[in-house]
Amino acid sequence: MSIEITSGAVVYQQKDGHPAYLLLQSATSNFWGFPKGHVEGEETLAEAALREIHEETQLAVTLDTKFKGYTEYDLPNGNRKQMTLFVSEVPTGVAVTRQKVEISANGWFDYATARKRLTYDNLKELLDQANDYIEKKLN
Ligand SMILES: Nc1ncnc2c1ncn2[C@@H]1O[C@H](COP(=O)(O)OP(=O)(O)OP(=O)(O)OP(=O)(O)OC[C@H]2O[C@@H](n3cnc4c(N)ncnc43)[C@H](O)[C@@H]2O)[C@@H](O)[C@H]1O
Repeated sequence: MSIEITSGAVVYQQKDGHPAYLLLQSATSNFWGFPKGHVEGEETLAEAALREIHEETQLAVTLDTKFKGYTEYDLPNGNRKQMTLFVSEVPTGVAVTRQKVEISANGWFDYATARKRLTYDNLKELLDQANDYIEKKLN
């Protein structure tokens, strides 16, 4: 079994004083999740998150690395994936241009809708943690 390391962010914009979250739908597995991808070479987790978010959405974001959510899951190929998610606020109304080969859809969703839309329970838990953190930051 090998370990795969992936990094990304819970990206949000403000809508009526609350966060609206950016979710992406995988074109290969159809699941809804956050922008993220494999760490390459000597990259730090933050560097990989910035690169992957840009590759997947064309967004040039900054990360709040004080929030660092973490989860692990088993892959169909037998590997174990370790995922770290930072948070990132982007300006309201910013354009997202998704990478269309790997991502079939994208959208901004309020917390309750995002929670329902996320396919995996581990991501719902990370959203809960991020939402608590972000709501405290905004209010
Ligand atoms: N070690 C390595 N280093 C660099 N590149 C590598 C690599 N291994 C493979 N690659 C290549 O990198 C490409 C993808 O690169 P990236 O785009 O960089 O990788 P990723 O988002 O982390 O992963 P990926 O899309 O492969 O899988 P995910 O975990 O989301 O989804 C995979 C499966 O897990 C399931 N899944 C996804 N999220 C889950 C979750 N939160 N909980 C449980 N299962 C989940 C999905 O349904 C799906 O079945 C692939 O084309 C691959 O060839």
